[in-house]
Amino acid sequence: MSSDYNGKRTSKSSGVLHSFRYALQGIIHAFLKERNMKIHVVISILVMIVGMAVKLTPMEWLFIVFTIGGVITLELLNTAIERLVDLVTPDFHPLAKQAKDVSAGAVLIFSIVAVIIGLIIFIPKIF
Ligand SMILES: Nc1ncnc2c1ncn2[C@@H]1O[C@H](COP(=O)(O)OP(=O)(O)OP(=O)(O)O)[C@@H](O)[C@H]1O
Repeated sequence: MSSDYNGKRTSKSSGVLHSFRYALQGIIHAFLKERNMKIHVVISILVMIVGMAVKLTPMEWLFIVFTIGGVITLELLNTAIERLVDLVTPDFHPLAKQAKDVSAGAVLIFSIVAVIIGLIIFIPKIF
């Protein structure tokens, strides 16, 4: 697309650069404002440090990287849904509750999967 609202985009390349910058702003926002995102990032860094210490195989790294990426991606989507819900209604609404709870549920499910994958990979390495 070569134009955006108010004609702010002028070319395809600047559009791509802007998209990248906006995406980065979104990631930074989520990291700064969302406690859970900070927890995910800290745990991810610790897992990678331990992974290097116990010398994971390339296949094990594949699972770890995919899992970390999945958790952080879902947390970003959860944050986006929370913001959208707050934008749509600042009042209590059963549908707002469902949207936020289902979204948080998605993060919880993948986090449980991440813990199980971590245990399968790290327990034999450590013991
Ligand atoms: N507008 C609303 N209407 C009804 N229930 C809501 C509404 N906003 C939030 N809730 C309920 O309160 C819970 C907490 O909402 P909140 O917006 O504080 O997100 P959160 O779960 O604290 O997210 P996080 O801690 O990851 O930022 C939601 O999961 C939902 O059950």
